[in-house]
Amino acid sequence: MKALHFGAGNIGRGFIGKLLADAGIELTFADVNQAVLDALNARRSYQVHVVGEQEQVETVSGVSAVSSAGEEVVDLIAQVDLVTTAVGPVILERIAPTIAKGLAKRKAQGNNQPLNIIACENMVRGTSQLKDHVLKALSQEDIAWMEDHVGFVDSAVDRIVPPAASASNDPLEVTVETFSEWIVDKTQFKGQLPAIAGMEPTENLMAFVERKLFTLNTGHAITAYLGKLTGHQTIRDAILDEKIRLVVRGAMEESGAVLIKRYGFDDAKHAAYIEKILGRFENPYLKDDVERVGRQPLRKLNAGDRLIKPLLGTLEYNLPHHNLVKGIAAAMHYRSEQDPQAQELAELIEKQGPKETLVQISGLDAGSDVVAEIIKEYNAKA
Ligand SMILES: NC(=O)c1ccc[n+]([C@@H]2O[C@H](COP(=O)([O-])OP(=O)(O)OC[C@H]3O[C@@H](n4cnc5c(N)ncnc54)[C@H](O)[C@@H]3O)[C@@H](O)[C@H]2O)c1
Ligand SMILES: O=P(O)(O)OC[C@@H](O)[C@@H](O)[C@H](O)[C@H](O)CO
Repeated sequence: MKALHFGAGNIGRGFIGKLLADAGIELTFADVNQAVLDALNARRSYQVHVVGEQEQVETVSGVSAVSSAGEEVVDLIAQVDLVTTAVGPVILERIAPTIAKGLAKRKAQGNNQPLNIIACENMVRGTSQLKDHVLKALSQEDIAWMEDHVGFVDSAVDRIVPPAASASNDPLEVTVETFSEWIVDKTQFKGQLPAIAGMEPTENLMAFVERKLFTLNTGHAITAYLGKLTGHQTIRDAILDEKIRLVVRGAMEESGAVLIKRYGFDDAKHAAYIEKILGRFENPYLKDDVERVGRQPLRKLNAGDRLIKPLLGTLEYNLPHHNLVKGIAAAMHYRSEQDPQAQELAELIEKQGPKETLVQISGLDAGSDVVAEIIKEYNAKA
């Protein structure tokens, strides 16, 4: 079996690419980072440091790489059995035309073997969003063929992978936590489900996607934003700050109350899920910067993402949301010189004030009580 993975970054090398290669799949990475491409092609292998109480160094081998911009990647899409991505939500639209070209070539070559495409991004149904972008670049005839032969499979992906902290300067080295979870929607596959250890098929993907994004990522983002505001550099330092921990746990519980109503999760099991996540944030073996976790605040303040979507759920079910409000206000205070979205956020607030900015980014109703609550909290932190 052959696979092409877009994005040889932290999750690409440290999680999805590793599972594919470990499963004996012939794996090619596609990326835009020339140093990473050159290193992968020169060495054909790299090391993954799995850190927990005992550190394990695992070698991933037999991999290669191509530029995601050239013809080689189009040829690969025409040939492989599986395409995965971990490039970041905003990049999906950019790689879609290449995928469309590859699919058109696959059809033209008469390759009717099933192909499955799985986006492994922190998004609700990210692969379906990728499919929408791909459709825009295909002819009607190619679309009809694609619907018969290509599965667009949504997934939920969970493993904390910060940039490697090692002093080795090796562009391929990656450090990961021991925990990992990759859940895929088994109803969307074409052909036989591939047997990949660590990839778990489910018929109930939405529950898993929302459970992960609106618990772990909700708590993670709030830890980052409150941490940054308080002057902490890492997620561990921030979550060990009792005041921050209280708000983070509270926000995960508020979001959890929505998930329990919506999906019927067991209360005690969900409480244990939250405790386990708090422990993962505290991991002493990972150095995870608040700036990595807080990155792209405009994306994170979007209506469908980890802060506003749980808040909307609390309004739907008339549930408490005090801690989510604190987290959203902290997100609006997020400033980072290396993050264009943080700069755009600051400029918007400077130009039109916090209320207008919040309404514009989140889609919340300008006249609503909840907007007034967030702005009150925002002003109290100013
Ligand atoms: N790091 C984590 O802890 C983690 C965990 C779960 C999910 N995720 C999700 O995985 C995705 C990737 O995150 P990451 O932390 O690995 O980011 P990253 O920045 O480490 O990796 C992204 C990679 O994509 C590459 N890339 C950018 N544009 C490209 C293009 N046009 N074609 C091909 N490659 C391109 C970059 O060069 C980089 O190597 C995101 O959606 C993120 O939310 C991350
Ligand atoms: O990747 P983002 O920017 O959507 O979110 C930052 C982190 O919360 C995220 O990467 C987590 O580390 C990951 O989702 C853990 O599974």
